Amino acid sequence: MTIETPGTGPLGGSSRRVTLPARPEALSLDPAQSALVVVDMQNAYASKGGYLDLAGFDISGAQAVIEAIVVAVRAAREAGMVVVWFQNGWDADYIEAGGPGSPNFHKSNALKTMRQRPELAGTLLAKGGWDYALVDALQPQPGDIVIPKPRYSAFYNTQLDTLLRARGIRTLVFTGIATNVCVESTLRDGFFLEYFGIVLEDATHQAGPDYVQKAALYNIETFFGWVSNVTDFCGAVRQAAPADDAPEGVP
Ligand SMILES: NC(=O)N/C=C\C(=O)O
Repeated sequence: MTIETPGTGPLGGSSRRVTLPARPEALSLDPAQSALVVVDMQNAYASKGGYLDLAGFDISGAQAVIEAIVVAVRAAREAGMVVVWFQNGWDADYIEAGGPGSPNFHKSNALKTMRQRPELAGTLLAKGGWDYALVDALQPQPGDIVIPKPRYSAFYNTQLDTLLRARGIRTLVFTGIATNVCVESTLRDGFFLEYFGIVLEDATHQAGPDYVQKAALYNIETFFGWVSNVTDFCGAVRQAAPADDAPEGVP
């Protein structure tokens, strides 16, 4: 069975639908009305000495995720898909993080780590700092969408929904860190807003023990969306990429 995601409507679809193998069902999608989403690939989440590492989370799988996302981004660009980058964090004075009246103040492990280790104050997830910056290997290009976000879900208090709707995009292919926090939060909010969400599992990594990756993927596959991988994604969008460029007679 293949599920058809929205596309090829009046908003500029390309009629180049491709089939993406996924669990629990394959999906037929139009790359021109789909986006590749790269969630929070900042030093905070993917580099030694970044927030997750300093807070005691195992980030040993992050390098493999960076390499997988490089491959997925290249394939998406070649297929004409929009690439959307999220960056999690707050202003340098942490006003956007919320004070003691915000649950974020009490639950953010970045804020907690800075309270426990005052020598780190002002360094974690602060706009303009190394921790907030995207890793060197993953940088936006002109035409990409970059969404700074102050909470785990990128649909909360950002322009994401507006920017996607203006482009007729209803299908979101997720990569990034962390599967069980910002990836899952955004995919869930997207589900409630009628977006089709797909996670490329080998281009994601959890914050926490291995079982939370499995749990997040189970939740997504069973209740909120679909799960695929980078090889299948690249194979699928490649079906779309050469169509416009190939000279006549070239298969
Ligand atoms: N990007 C994320 O999934 N973030 C997870 C935890 C945090 O930001 O504290």
